[in-house]
Amino acid sequence: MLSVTCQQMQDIEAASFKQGHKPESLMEQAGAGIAKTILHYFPNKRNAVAYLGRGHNAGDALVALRILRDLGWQVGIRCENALHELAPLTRRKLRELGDDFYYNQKRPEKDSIILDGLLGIGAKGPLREPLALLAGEMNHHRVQGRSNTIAMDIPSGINGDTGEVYDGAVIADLTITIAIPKTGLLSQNAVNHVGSLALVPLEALTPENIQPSQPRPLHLTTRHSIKRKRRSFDTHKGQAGRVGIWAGSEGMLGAASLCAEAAIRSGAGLVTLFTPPTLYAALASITPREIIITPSINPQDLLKSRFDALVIGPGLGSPVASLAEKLFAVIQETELPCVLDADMLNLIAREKRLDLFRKNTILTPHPGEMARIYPASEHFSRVPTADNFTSEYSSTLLYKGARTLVAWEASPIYHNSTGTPAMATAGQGDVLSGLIGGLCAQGYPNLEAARLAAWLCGEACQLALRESHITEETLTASDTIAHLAQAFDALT
Ligand SMILES: NC(=O)C1=CN([C@@H]2O[C@H](COP(=O)(O)OP(=O)(O)OC[C@H]3O[C@@H](n4cnc5c(N)ncnc54)[C@H](OP(=O)(O)O)[C@@H]3O)[C@@H](O)[C@H]2O)[C@@H](O)CC1
Ligand SMILES: Nc1ncnc2c1ncn2[C@@H]1O[C@H](COP(=O)(O)OP(=O)(O)O)[C@@H](O)[C@H]1O
Ligand SMILES: [K+]
Repeated sequence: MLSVTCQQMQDIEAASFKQGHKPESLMEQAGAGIAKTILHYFPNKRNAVAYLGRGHNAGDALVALRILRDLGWQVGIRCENALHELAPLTRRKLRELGDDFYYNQKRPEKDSIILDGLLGIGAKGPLREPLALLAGEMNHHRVQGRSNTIAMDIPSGINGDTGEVYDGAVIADLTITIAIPKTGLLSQNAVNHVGSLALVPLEALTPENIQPSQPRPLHLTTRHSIKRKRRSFDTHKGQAGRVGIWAGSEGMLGAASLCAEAAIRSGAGLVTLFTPPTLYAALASITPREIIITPSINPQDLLKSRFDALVIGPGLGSPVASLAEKLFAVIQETELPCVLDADMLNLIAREKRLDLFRKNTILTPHPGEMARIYPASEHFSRVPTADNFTSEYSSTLLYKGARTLVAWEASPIYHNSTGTPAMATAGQGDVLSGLIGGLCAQGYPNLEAARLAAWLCGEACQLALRESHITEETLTASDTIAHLAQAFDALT
Protein backbone atom coordinates (compact mmCIF):
# COMPACT_ATOMS: atom_id res chain seq x y z
CA MET A 1 0.00 0.00 0.00
CA LEU A 2 1.16 3.51 -0.87
CA SER A 3 2.64 5.43 2.07
CA VAL A 4 1.42 8.94 2.90
CA THR A 5 2.58 11.96 4.87
CA CYS A 6 0.92 12.83 8.18
CA GLN A 7 -0.74 15.82 6.50
CA GLN A 8 -2.14 13.59 3.76
CA MET A 9 -3.42 11.21 6.46
CA GLN A 10 -5.09 14.08 8.28
CA ASP A 11 -6.70 15.25 5.01
CA ILE A 12 -8.03 11.75 4.32
CA GLU A 13 -9.37 11.61 7.87
CA ALA A 14 -11.05 15.03 7.52
CA ALA A 15 -12.67 13.97 4.23
CA SER A 16 -14.07 10.83 5.86
CA PHE A 17 -15.56 12.85 8.71
CA LYS A 18 -17.28 15.03 6.09
CA GLN A 19 -18.79 11.86 4.67
CA GLY A 20 -20.24 11.06 8.09
CA HIS A 21 -17.64 8.74 9.62
CA LYS A 22 -17.26 9.29 13.36
CA PRO A 23 -13.86 9.63 15.11
CA GLU A 24 -14.96 7.32 17.92
CA SER A 25 -15.95 4.57 15.54
CA LEU A 26 -12.58 4.85 13.74
CA MET A 27 -10.76 4.75 17.07
CA GLU A 28 -12.68 1.63 18.14
CA GLN A 29 -11.84 -0.06 14.82
CA ALA A 30 -8.19 0.99 15.13
CA GLY A 31 -7.95 -0.25 18.74
CA ALA A 32 -9.65 -3.56 17.87
CA GLY A 33 -7.24 -4.07 14.95
CA ILE A 34 -4.29 -3.27 17.20
CA ALA A 35 -5.44 -5.78 19.84
CA LYS A 36 -5.93 -8.44 17.14
CA THR A 37 -2.42 -7.83 15.81
CA ILE A 38 -0.92 -8.00 19.29
CA LEU A 39 -2.70 -11.32 19.90
CA HIS A 40 -1.43 -12.65 16.56
CA TYR A 41 2.20 -12.17 17.63
CA PHE A 42 1.72 -12.57 21.42
CA PRO A 43 -1.09 -15.10 21.85
CA ASN A 44 -0.36 -15.93 25.51
CA LYS A 45 -1.77 -13.73 28.25
CA ARG A 46 0.82 -11.17 29.33
CA ASN A 47 1.15 -8.06 31.40
CA ALA A 48 0.56 -4.96 29.24
CA VAL A 49 1.20 -1.32 30.14
CA ALA A 50 0.06 1.54 27.90
CA TYR A 51 2.02 4.79 27.96
CA LEU A 52 -0.32 7.66 27.16
CA GLY A 53 -0.03 11.16 25.79
CA ARG A 54 -2.94 13.58 25.47
CA GLY A 55 -4.14 12.93 21.93
CA HIS A 56 -6.06 10.26 20.03
CA ASN A 57 -2.97 8.09 19.72
CA ALA A 58 -3.45 7.37 23.43
CA GLY A 59 -7.12 6.62 22.67
CA ASP A 60 -6.07 3.83 20.28
CA ALA A 61 -3.85 2.34 22.99
CA LEU A 62 -6.67 2.52 25.54
CA VAL A 63 -9.14 0.70 23.28
CA ALA A 64 -6.59 -2.05 22.62
CA LEU A 65 -5.80 -2.29 26.34
CA ARG A 66 -9.49 -2.60 27.23
CA ILE A 67 -9.88 -5.50 24.79
CA LEU A 68 -6.79 -7.25 26.16
CA ARG A 69 -8.03 -6.71 29.75
CA ASP A 70 -11.40 -8.25 28.81
CA LEU A 71 -9.51 -11.29 27.51
CA GLY A 72 -7.82 -11.77 30.86
CA TRP A 73 -4.56 -9.84 30.42
CA GLN A 74 -3.14 -7.92 33.38
CA VAL A 75 -3.12 -4.30 32.22
CA GLY A 76 -1.98 -0.93 33.51
CA ILE A 77 -1.29 2.59 32.30
CA ARG A 78 1.34 5.31 32.67
CA CYS A 79 0.28 8.89 32.08
CA GLU A 80 1.90 12.08 33.36
CA ASN A 81 -0.77 14.47 32.04
CA ALA A 82 -3.64 15.67 34.18
CA LEU A 83 -6.97 14.07 33.26
CA HIS A 84 -8.40 17.37 32.04
CA GLU A 85 -5.52 17.71 29.57
CA LEU A 86 -6.56 14.58 27.66
CA ALA A 87 -8.51 14.98 24.39
CA PRO A 88 -12.21 14.41 25.18
CA LEU A 89 -12.44 11.16 23.20
CA THR A 90 -9.26 9.82 24.81
CA ARG A 91 -10.65 10.78 28.24
CA ARG A 92 -13.80 8.81 27.40
CA LYS A 93 -11.74 5.72 26.46
CA LEU A 94 -9.89 5.97 29.77
CA ARG A 95 -13.19 6.18 31.62
CA GLU A 96 -14.41 3.07 29.78
CA LEU A 97 -11.28 1.21 30.89
CA GLY A 98 -11.70 2.57 34.43
CA ASP A 99 -10.31 5.71 36.08
CA ASP A 100 -8.81 3.48 38.80
CA PHE A 101 -6.05 2.67 36.34
CA TYR A 102 -5.10 6.34 36.27
CA TYR A 103 -4.92 6.60 40.05
CA ASN A 104 -3.05 3.28 40.44
CA GLN A 105 -0.46 3.54 37.73
CA LYS A 106 1.77 0.56 36.92
CA ARG A 107 5.22 0.10 35.52
CA PRO A 108 6.01 -2.83 33.20
CA GLU A 109 7.13 -6.09 34.79
CA LYS A 110 9.62 -8.47 33.18
CA ASP A 111 8.44 -9.69 29.73
CA SER A 112 5.63 -7.16 29.51
CA ILE A 113 4.05 -5.70 26.42
CA ILE A 114 4.51 -1.92 26.40
CA LEU A 115 2.09 0.08 24.25
CA ASP A 116 3.43 3.38 22.99
CA GLY A 117 0.43 5.71 22.85
CA LEU A 118 2.37 8.91 23.48
CA LEU A 119 2.22 10.53 20.05
CA GLY A 120 0.85 9.72 16.61
CA ILE A 121 0.34 11.85 13.53
CA GLY A 122 -0.34 14.92 15.66
CA ALA A 123 3.30 14.99 16.83
CA LYS A 124 5.33 18.13 16.24
CA GLY A 125 9.12 18.14 16.64
CA PRO A 126 11.22 16.59 19.41
CA LEU A 127 9.58 14.98 22.45
CA ARG A 128 8.61 17.53 25.10
CA GLU A 129 8.03 16.80 28.77
CA PRO A 130 6.32 14.93 30.24
CA LEU A 131 6.44 12.61 27.22
CA ALA A 132 10.24 12.61 26.99
CA LEU A 133 10.40 11.22 30.52
CA LEU A 134 7.87 8.49 29.69
CA ALA A 135 9.70 7.53 26.48
CA GLY A 136 12.91 7.14 28.49
CA GLU A 137 11.08 4.93 30.98
CA MET A 138 9.69 2.75 28.19
CA ASN A 139 13.11 2.30 26.57
CA HIS A 140 14.61 1.45 29.95
CA HIS A 141 12.02 -1.28 30.66
CA ARG A 142 12.34 -2.68 27.14
CA VAL A 143 16.02 -3.43 27.74
CA GLN A 144 16.09 -4.13 31.49
CA GLY A 145 12.88 -6.15 31.62
CA ARG A 146 13.14 -7.68 28.13
CA SER A 147 9.73 -6.24 27.35
CA ASN A 148 8.37 -5.84 23.84
CA THR A 149 7.37 -2.32 22.85
CA ILE A 150 4.57 -1.90 20.36
CA ALA A 151 4.09 1.55 18.86
CA MET A 152 0.60 2.77 18.02
CA ASP A 153 0.72 4.23 14.49
CA ILE A 154 4.23 5.77 14.83
CA PRO A 155 6.98 5.33 17.44
CA SER A 156 6.83 8.51 19.52
CA GLY A 157 9.76 10.82 18.84
CA ILE A 158 10.00 9.90 15.13
CA ASN A 159 9.10 12.38 12.43
CA GLY A 160 6.25 10.58 10.64
CA ASP A 161 7.11 12.18 7.29
CA THR A 162 10.90 11.96 7.14
CA GLY A 163 11.75 9.30 9.70
CA GLU A 164 14.06 11.73 11.50
CA VAL A 165 14.74 10.34 14.97
CA TYR A 166 14.56 12.93 17.73
CA ASP A 167 16.46 12.57 21.02
CA GLY A 168 15.04 9.93 23.32
CA ALA A 169 12.59 8.52 20.74
CA VAL A 170 10.76 5.33 21.62
CA ILE A 171 12.37 2.12 20.38
CA ALA A 172 9.62 -0.22 19.20
CA ASP A 173 9.88 -3.88 18.31
CA LEU A 174 6.70 -3.64 16.28
CA THR A 175 4.85 -0.61 14.94
CA ILE A 176 1.18 -1.10 14.17
CA THR A 177 0.28 1.67 11.79
CA ILE A 178 -3.32 2.74 11.33
CA ALA A 179 -5.18 2.89 8.01
CA ILE A 180 -2.25 3.81 5.74
CA PRO A 181 1.53 3.53 6.33
CA LYS A 182 3.23 6.85 7.04
CA THR A 183 6.23 7.59 4.81
CA GLY A 184 8.63 8.24 7.70
CA LEU A 185 8.15 4.66 8.93
CA LEU A 186 9.88 3.41 5.78
CA SER A 187 12.94 5.58 6.25
CA GLN A 188 16.21 3.80 6.84
CA ASN A 189 17.05 6.27 9.63
CA ALA A 190 14.06 5.10 11.62
CA VAL A 191 14.36 1.35 11.14
CA ASN A 192 15.80 0.64 14.60
CA HIS A 193 12.93 2.56 16.22
CA VAL A 194 10.10 1.23 14.04
CA GLY A 195 10.95 -2.49 14.15
CA SER A 196 8.69 -4.74 12.15
CA LEU A 197 5.52 -3.21 10.77
CA ALA A 198 1.89 -4.21 10.68
CA LEU A 199 -1.06 -2.37 9.24
CA VAL A 200 -4.60 -2.07 10.57
CA PRO A 201 -6.63 -1.15 7.49
CA LEU A 202 -9.72 1.02 8.03
CA GLU A 203 -12.31 0.87 5.27
CA ALA A 204 -13.17 4.54 5.68
CA LEU A 205 -9.55 5.65 5.20
CA THR A 206 -7.82 4.55 1.99
CA PRO A 207 -5.14 6.25 -0.12
CA GLU A 208 -7.35 6.60 -3.23
CA ASN A 209 -6.72 9.77 -5.25
CA ILE A 210 -3.63 10.57 -3.20
CA GLN A 211 -0.58 11.85 -5.04
CA PRO A 212 2.57 9.99 -3.92
CA SER A 213 4.84 12.35 -1.99
CA GLN A 214 7.94 10.90 -3.72
CA PRO A 215 8.75 10.68 -7.46
CA ARG A 216 9.07 6.90 -7.10
CA PRO A 217 6.21 5.83 -4.82
CA LEU A 218 7.15 4.02 -1.60
CA HIS A 219 4.81 1.15 -0.76
CA LEU A 220 4.60 -1.19 2.20
CA THR A 221 3.97 -4.89 1.58
CA THR A 222 1.59 -6.18 4.24
CA ARG A 223 -0.54 -9.29 4.71
CA HIS A 224 -3.34 -7.45 2.93
CA SER A 225 -1.45 -6.56 -0.22
CA ILE A 226 -0.72 -9.95 -1.77
CA LYS A 227 -3.31 -12.51 -2.69
CA ARG A 228 -2.48 -16.16 -2.07
CA LYS A 229 -3.32 -18.40 -5.02
CA ARG A 230 -5.77 -21.29 -4.76
CA ARG A 231 -5.30 -24.49 -6.69
CA SER A 232 -8.01 -25.96 -8.84
CA PHE A 233 -9.28 -29.29 -7.56
CA ASP A 234 -7.68 -31.37 -10.32
CA THR A 235 -4.18 -29.88 -10.02
CA HIS A 236 -1.39 -32.42 -10.49
CA LYS A 237 2.22 -32.03 -9.41
CA GLY A 238 3.40 -31.11 -12.89
CA GLN A 239 1.09 -28.12 -12.81
CA ALA A 240 2.02 -27.07 -9.29
CA GLY A 241 5.39 -25.81 -10.49
CA ARG A 242 8.75 -27.40 -11.23
CA VAL A 243 11.87 -25.81 -9.82
CA GLY A 244 15.45 -26.52 -10.88
CA ILE A 245 18.18 -25.53 -8.43
CA TRP A 246 21.94 -25.30 -8.96
CA ALA A 247 23.44 -24.82 -5.52
CA GLY A 248 25.96 -26.08 -2.99
CA SER A 249 29.65 -26.85 -2.95
CA GLU A 250 32.03 -28.58 -0.59
CA GLY A 251 31.40 -27.19 2.90
CA MET A 252 28.16 -25.48 1.87
CA LEU A 253 25.74 -28.33 1.44
CA GLY A 254 23.29 -26.87 3.93
CA ALA A 255 22.63 -23.87 1.68
CA ALA A 256 21.56 -26.14 -1.16
CA SER A 257 19.44 -28.30 1.11
CA LEU A 258 17.67 -25.35 2.78
CA CYS A 259 16.99 -23.74 -0.58
CA ALA A 260 15.46 -26.93 -2.01
CA GLU A 261 13.40 -27.57 1.12
CA ALA A 262 12.01 -24.02 1.05
CA ALA A 263 11.13 -24.47 -2.63
CA ILE A 264 9.09 -27.60 -1.96
CA ARG A 265 7.47 -25.93 1.08
CA SER A 266 6.44 -23.01 -1.11
CA GLY A 267 3.97 -25.33 -2.80
CA ALA A 268 6.04 -26.27 -5.85
CA GLY A 269 5.12 -29.72 -7.18
CA LEU A 270 8.60 -30.91 -8.13
CA VAL A 271 11.98 -29.65 -6.97
CA THR A 272 15.20 -30.89 -8.51
CA LEU A 273 18.52 -30.07 -6.92
CA PHE A 274 21.60 -30.47 -9.13
CA THR A 275 24.81 -31.23 -7.33
CA PRO A 276 28.37 -32.21 -8.22
CA PRO A 277 28.58 -36.04 -8.10
CA THR A 278 31.19 -35.88 -5.32
CA LEU A 279 28.64 -34.22 -3.01
CA TYR A 280 25.68 -36.39 -3.89
CA ALA A 281 25.80 -38.84 -0.97
CA ALA A 282 26.33 -36.18 1.67
CA LEU A 283 23.60 -33.95 0.24
CA ALA A 284 21.15 -36.84 -0.04
CA SER A 285 21.64 -37.61 3.65
CA ILE A 286 20.53 -34.13 4.79
CA THR A 287 17.89 -33.24 2.21
CA PRO A 288 14.19 -34.11 2.52
CA ARG A 289 13.09 -37.22 0.65
CA GLU A 290 10.69 -35.20 -1.50
CA ILE A 291 13.56 -33.47 -3.30
CA ILE A 292 14.98 -35.02 -6.46
CA ILE A 293 18.76 -34.86 -6.26
CA THR A 294 20.55 -35.18 -9.58
CA PRO A 295 24.35 -35.49 -9.76
CA SER A 296 25.62 -33.26 -12.55
CA ILE A 297 28.71 -31.46 -13.72
CA ASN A 298 26.90 -29.58 -16.44
CA PRO A 299 24.52 -26.68 -15.65
CA GLN A 300 23.03 -27.16 -19.14
CA ASP A 301 21.00 -29.90 -17.41
CA LEU A 302 18.90 -27.05 -16.00
CA LEU A 303 17.72 -26.38 -19.54
CA LYS A 304 17.09 -29.99 -20.51
CA SER A 305 14.30 -30.77 -18.02
CA ARG A 306 10.95 -29.01 -18.11
CA PHE A 307 11.27 -26.49 -15.28
CA ASP A 308 9.06 -23.49 -14.60
CA ALA A 309 11.67 -21.56 -12.60
CA LEU A 310 15.37 -21.78 -11.76
CA VAL A 311 17.39 -20.85 -8.69
CA ILE A 312 21.15 -20.52 -9.06
CA GLY A 313 23.72 -19.66 -6.44
CA PRO A 314 23.12 -20.62 -2.78
CA GLY A 315 26.34 -22.09 -1.37
CA LEU A 316 27.92 -22.17 -4.82
CA GLY A 317 31.35 -21.14 -3.53
CA SER A 318 33.91 -20.16 -6.18
CA PRO A 319 33.38 -22.44 -9.15
CA VAL A 320 36.25 -23.16 -11.55
CA ALA A 321 36.29 -21.03 -14.71
CA SER A 322 34.77 -23.71 -16.94
CA LEU A 323 31.79 -24.21 -14.63
CA ALA A 324 31.33 -20.46 -14.28
CA GLU A 325 31.15 -20.12 -18.07
CA LYS A 326 28.51 -22.84 -18.27
CA LEU A 327 26.44 -21.14 -15.58
CA PHE A 328 26.67 -17.84 -17.47
CA ALA A 329 25.52 -19.61 -20.64
CA VAL A 330 22.45 -21.02 -18.86
CA ILE A 331 21.49 -17.63 -17.47
CA GLN A 332 21.94 -16.08 -20.89
CA GLU A 333 19.83 -18.70 -22.59
CA THR A 334 16.93 -19.28 -20.24
CA GLU A 335 13.68 -17.38 -20.51
CA LEU A 336 12.39 -18.90 -17.26
CA PRO A 337 12.08 -16.86 -14.08
CA CYS A 338 15.59 -17.25 -12.72
CA VAL A 339 16.64 -16.36 -9.17
CA LEU A 340 20.31 -15.34 -8.95
CA ASP A 341 21.51 -15.47 -5.37
CA ALA A 342 24.59 -15.34 -3.20
CA ASP A 343 27.79 -16.60 -4.84
CA MET A 344 26.22 -16.45 -8.29
CA LEU A 345 25.94 -12.70 -7.82
CA ASN A 346 29.55 -12.54 -6.61
CA LEU A 347 30.65 -14.52 -9.66
CA ILE A 348 28.77 -12.22 -12.03
CA ALA A 349 30.34 -9.19 -10.33
CA ARG A 350 33.83 -10.70 -10.47
CA GLU A 351 33.58 -11.59 -14.16
CA LYS A 352 31.75 -8.34 -14.98
CA ARG A 353 28.84 -10.17 -16.61
CA LEU A 354 26.19 -7.64 -15.65
CA ASP A 355 24.69 -8.16 -19.11
CA LEU A 356 23.10 -11.28 -17.50
CA PHE A 357 20.76 -9.11 -15.43
CA ARG A 358 17.90 -9.69 -17.84
CA LYS A 359 14.19 -9.14 -17.43
CA ASN A 360 13.43 -12.70 -16.31
CA THR A 361 16.06 -12.66 -13.54
CA ILE A 362 15.42 -11.94 -9.88
CA LEU A 363 18.46 -10.78 -7.93
CA THR A 364 18.60 -11.18 -4.16
CA PRO A 365 21.71 -9.33 -2.92
CA HIS A 366 22.42 -8.44 0.69
CA PRO A 367 24.27 -5.12 1.08
CA GLY A 368 27.71 -6.77 0.66
CA GLU A 369 26.69 -8.48 -2.58
CA MET A 370 25.00 -5.28 -3.73
CA ALA A 371 28.26 -3.39 -3.32
CA ARG A 372 29.97 -5.97 -5.54
CA ILE A 373 27.39 -5.97 -8.35
CA TYR A 374 26.71 -2.23 -8.07
CA PRO A 375 29.57 -0.33 -6.39
CA ALA A 376 27.58 2.93 -6.69
CA SER A 377 25.39 1.57 -3.85
CA GLU A 378 28.14 2.53 -1.40
CA HIS A 379 27.46 6.21 -2.11
CA PHE A 380 23.69 6.07 -1.79
CA SER A 381 21.20 5.06 0.83
CA ARG A 382 18.99 2.06 0.18
CA VAL A 383 16.01 3.55 -1.62
CA PRO A 384 18.04 5.56 -4.16
CA THR A 385 20.20 2.47 -4.70
CA ALA A 386 17.14 0.33 -5.49
CA ASP A 387 15.73 3.14 -7.63
CA ASN A 388 18.93 3.68 -9.64
CA PHE A 389 19.69 -0.01 -9.99
CA THR A 390 16.27 -0.93 -11.34
CA SER A 391 16.33 2.04 -13.70
CA GLU A 392 19.63 0.74 -15.13
CA TYR A 393 18.92 -3.00 -15.15
CA SER A 394 15.72 -4.78 -16.11
CA SER A 395 15.94 -7.50 -13.39
CA THR A 396 13.61 -7.69 -10.43
CA LEU A 397 15.62 -6.62 -7.40
CA LEU A 398 15.16 -7.90 -3.86
CA TYR A 399 17.60 -5.87 -1.77
CA LYS A 400 17.92 -7.65 1.58
CA GLY A 401 18.15 -5.92 4.90
CA ALA A 402 16.19 -5.23 8.04
CA ARG A 403 13.69 -3.50 5.73
CA THR A 404 14.02 -5.56 2.54
CA LEU A 405 13.22 -3.61 -0.64
CA VAL A 406 11.70 -5.11 -3.78
CA ALA A 407 11.46 -3.21 -7.07
CA TRP A 408 11.39 -3.67 -10.81
CA GLU A 409 11.83 -1.14 -13.60
CA ALA A 410 9.46 1.75 -12.78
CA SER A 411 7.45 -0.13 -10.13
CA PRO A 412 6.93 1.41 -6.71
CA ILE A 413 9.67 0.54 -4.23
CA TYR A 414 8.06 -2.05 -2.00
CA HIS A 415 9.23 -2.14 1.61
CA ASN A 416 8.75 -5.43 3.43
CA SER A 417 6.90 -5.12 6.71
CA THR A 418 7.90 -8.38 8.40
CA GLY A 419 11.15 -9.66 9.86
CA THR A 420 13.10 -9.69 13.08
CA PRO A 421 16.76 -9.32 14.04
CA ALA A 422 16.56 -13.03 14.94
CA MET A 423 16.92 -13.54 11.16
CA ALA A 424 20.50 -12.33 11.26
CA THR A 425 21.70 -15.94 11.12
CA ALA A 426 23.15 -18.13 8.37
CA GLY A 427 20.84 -19.77 5.88
CA GLN A 428 17.94 -17.31 5.91
CA GLY A 429 18.92 -16.10 2.45
CA ASP A 430 18.95 -19.67 1.09
CA VAL A 431 15.41 -20.20 2.35
CA LEU A 432 14.34 -16.94 0.75
CA SER A 433 15.75 -17.77 -2.69
CA GLY A 434 14.20 -21.26 -2.67
CA LEU A 435 10.87 -19.77 -1.74
CA ILE A 436 11.00 -17.18 -4.52
CA GLY A 437 11.85 -19.89 -7.05
CA GLY A 438 8.97 -22.06 -5.83
CA LEU A 439 6.47 -19.19 -6.01
CA CYS A 440 7.63 -18.19 -9.50
CA ALA A 441 7.22 -21.80 -10.62
CA GLN A 442 3.61 -21.65 -9.42
CA GLY A 443 2.91 -18.67 -11.63
CA TYR A 444 3.37 -15.73 -9.30
CA PRO A 445 4.89 -12.92 -11.40
CA ASN A 446 8.53 -12.26 -10.44
CA LEU A 447 7.85 -9.06 -8.53
CA GLU A 448 4.94 -10.62 -6.61
CA ALA A 449 6.96 -13.76 -5.85
CA ALA A 450 9.82 -11.69 -4.42
CA ARG A 451 7.49 -9.53 -2.32
CA LEU A 452 5.56 -12.53 -1.05
CA ALA A 453 8.66 -14.59 -0.24
CA ALA A 454 10.24 -11.75 1.75
CA TRP A 455 6.99 -11.23 3.61
CA LEU A 456 6.57 -14.96 4.34
CA CYS A 457 10.13 -15.43 5.63
CA GLY A 458 9.83 -12.47 8.01
CA GLU A 459 6.37 -13.50 9.17
CA ALA A 460 7.47 -17.13 9.69
CA CYS A 461 10.31 -15.94 11.95
CA GLN A 462 8.07 -13.57 13.90
CA LEU A 463 5.61 -16.42 14.46
CA ALA A 464 8.39 -18.85 15.39
CA LEU A 465 9.35 -16.49 18.22
CA ARG A 466 5.92 -17.09 19.81
CA GLU A 467 7.13 -20.53 20.84
CA SER A 468 8.77 -21.01 24.17
CA HIS A 469 11.68 -23.03 22.76
CA ILE A 470 12.63 -20.42 20.13
CA THR A 471 14.28 -17.13 21.04
CA GLU A 472 16.07 -14.32 19.21
CA GLU A 473 19.31 -16.20 19.94
CA THR A 474 18.24 -19.71 18.98
CA LEU A 475 16.13 -19.22 15.84
CA THR A 476 17.61 -20.95 12.79
CA ALA A 477 16.77 -21.05 9.09
CA SER A 478 15.21 -24.50 9.65
CA ASP A 479 12.79 -22.85 12.10
CA THR A 480 11.84 -20.43 9.33
CA ILE A 481 10.92 -23.33 7.05
CA ALA A 482 9.03 -25.04 9.88
CA HIS A 483 6.84 -21.94 10.33
CA LEU A 484 6.08 -21.21 6.69
CA ALA A 485 2.68 -22.87 6.99
CA GLN A 486 1.65 -20.46 9.74
CA ALA A 487 2.93 -17.56 7.66
CA PHE A 488 0.90 -18.66 4.62
CA ASP A 489 -2.13 -18.98 6.90
CA ALA A 490 -1.65 -15.42 8.14
CA LEU A 491 -2.19 -14.05 4.62
CA THR A 492 -5.64 -12.62 4.10
N1 LIG B 1 -5.61 9.19 11.19
C1 LIG B 1 -6.83 8.71 11.51
O1 LIG B 1 -7.73 8.84 10.77
C2 LIG B 1 -7.05 8.04 12.78
C3 LIG B 1 -6.21 8.33 13.84
N2 LIG B 1 -6.25 7.69 14.97
C4 LIG B 1 -5.21 7.90 15.96
O2 LIG B 1 -5.10 9.25 16.34
C5 LIG B 1 -3.75 9.68 16.22
C6 LIG B 1 -3.67 11.14 15.99
O3 LIG B 1 -4.24 11.73 17.11
P1 LIG B 1 -4.07 13.29 17.42
O4 LIG B 1 -4.35 14.07 16.19
O5 LIG B 1 -4.90 13.57 18.59
O6 LIG B 1 -2.53 13.46 17.70
P2 LIG B 1 -1.54 12.75 18.76
O7 LIG B 1 -0.31 12.51 17.99
O8 LIG B 1 -2.15 11.64 19.50
O9 LIG B 1 -1.24 13.86 19.90
C7 LIG B 1 -1.26 15.21 19.70
C8 LIG B 1 -1.03 15.83 21.07
O10 LIG B 1 0.32 15.69 21.40
C9 LIG B 1 0.91 16.95 21.70
N3 LIG B 1 2.22 17.00 21.08
C10 LIG B 1 2.52 17.15 19.77
N4 LIG B 1 3.82 17.06 19.57
C11 LIG B 1 4.38 16.87 20.78
C12 LIG B 1 5.70 16.69 21.21
N5 LIG B 1 6.70 16.71 20.34
N6 LIG B 1 5.93 16.48 22.53
C13 LIG B 1 4.92 16.45 23.40
N7 LIG B 1 3.63 16.61 23.04
C14 LIG B 1 3.37 16.82 21.74
C15 LIG B 1 0.00 17.97 21.11
O11 LIG B 1 0.06 19.08 21.96
P3 LIG B 1 0.17 20.55 21.35
O12 LIG B 1 1.37 20.55 20.45
O13 LIG B 1 -1.09 20.75 20.60
O14 LIG B 1 0.35 21.39 22.55
C16 LIG B 1 -1.35 17.28 21.15
O15 LIG B 1 -1.96 17.49 22.41
C17 LIG B 1 -3.21 8.83 15.09
O16 LIG B 1 -1.81 8.78 15.07
C18 LIG B 1 -3.86 7.49 15.41
O17 LIG B 1 -3.13 6.83 16.43
C19 LIG B 1 -7.21 6.59 15.16
O18 LIG B 1 -7.79 6.70 16.43
C20 LIG B 1 -8.34 6.49 14.19
C21 LIG B 1 -8.15 7.06 12.88
N1 LIG C 1 17.75 -7.53 11.37
C1 LIG C 1 16.98 -8.11 10.43
N2 LIG C 1 15.67 -7.80 10.32
C2 LIG C 1 14.91 -8.38 9.37
N3 LIG C 1 15.37 -9.27 8.46
C3 LIG C 1 16.66 -9.61 8.52
C4 LIG C 1 17.51 -9.07 9.51
N4 LIG C 1 18.75 -9.61 9.33
C5 LIG C 1 18.65 -10.45 8.28
N5 LIG C 1 17.40 -10.46 7.78
C6 LIG C 1 16.93 -11.22 6.61
O1 LIG C 1 17.54 -12.51 6.61
C7 LIG C 1 18.02 -12.83 5.31
C8 LIG C 1 19.52 -13.04 5.37
O2 LIG C 1 20.00 -13.34 4.10
P1 LIG C 1 21.54 -13.61 3.80
O3 LIG C 1 22.38 -12.57 4.46
O4 LIG C 1 21.69 -13.78 2.35
O5 LIG C 1 21.75 -14.97 4.57
P2 LIG C 1 22.54 -16.30 4.15
O6 LIG C 1 23.47 -15.94 3.04
O7 LIG C 1 23.29 -16.72 5.38
O8 LIG C 1 21.52 -17.31 3.76
C9 LIG C 1 17.59 -11.70 4.39
O9 LIG C 1 16.36 -12.01 3.79
C10 LIG C 1 17.42 -10.52 5.35
O10 LIG C 1 16.50 -9.59 4.85
K1 LIG D 1 2.88 6.21 19.24
